[in-house]
Amino acid sequence: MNQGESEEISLRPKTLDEYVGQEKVKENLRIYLEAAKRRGEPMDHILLYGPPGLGKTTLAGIVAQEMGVQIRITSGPAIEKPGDLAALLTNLQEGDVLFIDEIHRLSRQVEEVLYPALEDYALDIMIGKGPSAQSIRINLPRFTLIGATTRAGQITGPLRDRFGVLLKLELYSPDELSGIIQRSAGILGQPITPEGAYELAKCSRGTPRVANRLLKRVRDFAAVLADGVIDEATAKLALKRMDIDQLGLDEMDRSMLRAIIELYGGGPVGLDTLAAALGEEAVTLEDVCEPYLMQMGFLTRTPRGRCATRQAWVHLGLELPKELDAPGQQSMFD
Ligand SMILES: Nc1ncnc2c1ncn2[C@@H]1O[C@H](COP(=O)(O)OP(=O)(O)OP(=O)(O)O)[C@@H](O)[C@H]1O
Ligand SMILES: [Mg+2]
Repeated sequence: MNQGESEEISLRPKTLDEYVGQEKVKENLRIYLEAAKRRGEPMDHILLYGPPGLGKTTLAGIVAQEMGVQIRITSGPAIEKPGDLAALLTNLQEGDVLFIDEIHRLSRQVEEVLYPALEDYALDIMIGKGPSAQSIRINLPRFTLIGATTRAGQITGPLRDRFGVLLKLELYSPDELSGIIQRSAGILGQPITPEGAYELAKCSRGTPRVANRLLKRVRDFAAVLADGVIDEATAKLALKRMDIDQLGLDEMDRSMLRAIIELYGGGPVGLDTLAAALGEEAVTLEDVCEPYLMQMGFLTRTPRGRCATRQAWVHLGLELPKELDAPGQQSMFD
């Protein structure tokens, strides 16, 4: 394990009380956990969905911790064959959590083995081939599956229906992110003022992973260019040096907006066309840039493609086309 990974783990909240924000998710989860514990049963299967870096893996760890059970971590693409899944499942202890990240990427074949495992805690295995083939059933310990995905829409209906609990994680507010940054700074032993934390929080795209990453980089600027404390001025200076603007947009966000505006007249333009023009992966634009650009009101999605809003022109300091120029008028695409 390298330094970065061990730091990431130490910054991870281990209990629901340490987990900042996502109040609705937390409140409900507390009740489900308490009820399962009272009944002496494993927690029902949980599907977590939302953009990357919002704390899905962290939350899965917390569920295991609160239930007092072990967690096994794997991911959709890592489970190649039904046999891989069978090996994972038969090695679980009663009550354990199996965490499958990127669960939308499970193969069809593996998914079908998962269904009876989720419903009846059983595996149906085919032995032999042709007319003499036999199906035998293996009983499994009762376990909790926690699936995580950035794209709930890509999960098949039958799989989704087998989760008892669906939890959607939302982007965090600057106040919540500021709390996360101050907590992380405390763990790292990094002095930070509330104003400094807020400055970073505003530029963290609603995402704790980004907030922690910014904190670590700004820590370097504070150590080398200032007196070691992250205050408002140091935070601003560091963000500027990293090309992150006052609304938290980085170079990639800005080039995406600029491409829509300058190459496609503001849109609509299809995601794949845009990705090709920028030399980026379509999924990166969709998962990383879009949630935040949409939340900030710079981008809209229409059935015909992506459109830049009037605010995008204004933010980039570009000259508005005539039809968008009337004061107070929204983009014609809004
Ligand atoms: N609610 C929270 N409170 C405090 N820190 C958090 C919270 N959520 C996430 N973090 C921090 O953000 C980092 C990223 O979280 P995590 O790895 O759980 O995200 P994820 O949703 O699983 O992302 P991905 O989809 O990319 O796997 C963690 O290191 C953790 O320290
Ligand atoms: Mg994760």
